[in-house]
Amino acid sequence: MQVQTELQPSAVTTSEPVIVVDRLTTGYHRQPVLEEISFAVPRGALVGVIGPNGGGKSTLFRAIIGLLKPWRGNVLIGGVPARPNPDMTYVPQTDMVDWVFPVTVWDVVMMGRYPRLGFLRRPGARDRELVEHALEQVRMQDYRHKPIGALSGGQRQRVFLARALAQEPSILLLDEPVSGVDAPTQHFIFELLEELCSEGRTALVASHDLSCVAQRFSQVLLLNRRMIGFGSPERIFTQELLNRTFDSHLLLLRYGDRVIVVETPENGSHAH
Ligand SMILES: Nc1ncnc2c1ncn2[C@@H]1O[C@H](COP(=O)(O)OP(=O)(O)OP(=O)(O)O)[C@@H](O)[C@H]1O
Repeated sequence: MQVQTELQPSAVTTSEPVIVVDRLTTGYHRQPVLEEISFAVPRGALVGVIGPNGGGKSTLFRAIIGLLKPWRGNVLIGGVPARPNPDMTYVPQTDMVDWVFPVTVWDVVMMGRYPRLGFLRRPGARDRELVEHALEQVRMQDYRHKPIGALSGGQRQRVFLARALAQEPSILLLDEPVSGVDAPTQHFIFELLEELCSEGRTALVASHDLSCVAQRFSQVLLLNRRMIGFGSPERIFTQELLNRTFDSHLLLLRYGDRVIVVETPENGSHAH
């Protein structure tokens, strides 16, 4: 069944879309992972990308950042085919990083400036200012001389966010930036993302926290190798679409503007 999405041009009324994914099919080693994905993201949107493990969220981010080419269809960033570009930053899941590497918090955040520096230029006063500002934005300035390996998981998340901010990107792609962090840090990171988007940056965030996405994000993309839905959380967080996304029986409870999702045993009355 084809799900109605907000891709139709009439739905993108606030501004020109900054990211257009149009009938994208791609994958690895001739095995497709994403098939026929289409959606368009307006500038300033905060988009939650929701789906099961292996559903293709990271693969979609790699296609948007230009690391994975479309087999069919297009990915357009600001109207041109996606390619690695300092105006976009991708923050992978932090548990994918080797923490034994002996670098300080400051060094990690300065790495965010390298795509802007080019080959030969050394960091200058403005780069140092931007690093300092990014550390302040994530409230990690007091940790600047600490080795990254000595930080907690939540502190590392903040540092990686600071590295992304130091790059001054207009598009941020974040892979589960709040996994394993405590509730105040989670709240803080989402607040910062809201602020960045209200300033005109665009963020796509893979998250397993449906309640938080429902409350704070402007759009949701439901992804399970195919696109199940794209639009505002109010329209997209329905029991039917969530069940199709996760191939399971989920009970969706709404409490004010909160969404609580509970897995229920199969009762036979609901077909997948
Ligand atoms: N480099 C790769 N080479 C081959 N297959 C890959 C590669 N990266 C991912 N895959 C496969 O692509 C599929 C989608 O993976 P992807 O990492 O995009 O999912 P995800 O939605 O981000 O999952 P998770 O929620 O677990 O992070 C999986 O079946 C995975 O095994």
